[in-house]
Amino acid sequence: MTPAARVQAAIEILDEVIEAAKREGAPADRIIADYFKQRRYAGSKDRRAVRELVYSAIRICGEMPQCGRAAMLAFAEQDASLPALFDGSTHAPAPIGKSEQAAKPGVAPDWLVERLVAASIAGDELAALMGRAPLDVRVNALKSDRSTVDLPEAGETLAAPQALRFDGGTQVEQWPAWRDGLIEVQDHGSQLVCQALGASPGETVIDLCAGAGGKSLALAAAMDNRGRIIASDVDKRRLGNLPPRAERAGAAVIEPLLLDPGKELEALSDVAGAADLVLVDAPCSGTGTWRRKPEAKWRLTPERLAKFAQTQDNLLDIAAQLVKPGGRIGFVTCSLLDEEGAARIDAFLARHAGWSAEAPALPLGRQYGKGTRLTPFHDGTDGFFVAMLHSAC
Ligand SMILES: C[S@@+](CC[C@H](N)C(=O)[O-])C[C@H]1O[C@@H](n2cnc3c(N)ncnc32)[C@H](O)[C@@H]1O
Repeated sequence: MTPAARVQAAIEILDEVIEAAKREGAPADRIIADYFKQRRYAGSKDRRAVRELVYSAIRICGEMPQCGRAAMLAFAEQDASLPALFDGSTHAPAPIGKSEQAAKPGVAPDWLVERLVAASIAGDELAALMGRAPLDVRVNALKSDRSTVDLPEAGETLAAPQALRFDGGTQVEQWPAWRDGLIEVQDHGSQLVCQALGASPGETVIDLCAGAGGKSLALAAAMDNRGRIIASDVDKRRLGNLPPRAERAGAAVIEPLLLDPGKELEALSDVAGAADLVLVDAPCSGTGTWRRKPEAKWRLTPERLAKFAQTQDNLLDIAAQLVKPGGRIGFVTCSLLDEEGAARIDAFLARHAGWSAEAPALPLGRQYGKGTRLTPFHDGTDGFFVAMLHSAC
């Protein structure tokens, strides 16, 4: 593909990304993969270059642009090599019209920027949400150790006990150590959050929103494969990814459990009032993960945000019924909005007498409200809010 054809391809992909954002369709990653599945002539260099153009344009536009071309024109205003490629030749974008409008640059839609600023995410903190994420792995302590694991690259040693950092895009899934379950891909912030939960061998733990089990696997390692981890979720597809991952990791204490939405407590009745720890890694807007999915900023609406908060309250109320007297709930979101962090803890404490909240002390992060917050700018991690809720004995 010529450089100009790559720009045109990126414009076409951006059109699809914008449409998908409007109707909660596929994420940008999948759209790019599907685009190239139908264009086998594109080589790996073309794919990389187009992908880079697409993500750069998404990062530069605050509000959702009218169309892919407007987004690419916004990027062209910042990258001097691009305008000349709009030359109208075969497969190239049409020349830039004199009165043609580029999309407005910014970090996120205005209403979201307002909410983030209200949550003390402004200036460099705000800009860092549109940065690029590195690739972090957790060395699986059930099978290996950070000091001895044999990897093709050394990696940077991070604060979490088994964390190593590599350049974004490092293909660790092709390494024998990944295939053998010696390492797992897990953001450093997510590893620190798991550390905050203080899970210890022999405990009964419920990972209520386990998804594909990223945190369950870290908990199994922290518990040295002793005790019980019930990994539940309402999403069959996501939960279906957990058994092969657990097998690869040698995590024998994880019990996947599919839940019926609205009937969560029925499926968990045998452990109701018996868990030492319930992890509520709740569904959220994902504002803390925009470095990986920048287009998520266009998908969120005030109504969707309110719905997330409602779901989070509901899941916390379920968790309160699962914890034994003296037990604890770990509330986690990968969001930096107050509505999905500090405010949820305040609301929980107002609904549940006899509970107390604690901001976990971590090697990184800062106290925020009654919890601890990790941010891309301050901590170099995805953005997270984590708080521990303790029930009375
Ligand atoms: C942030 S993700 C969890 C990520 C996962 N813990 C990890 O570390 O990879 C939130 C999960 O909550 C699940 N979920 C949504 N509603 C739920 C409910 N009522 N009960 C349990 N899980 C639910 C979603 O299907 C999603 O997998």
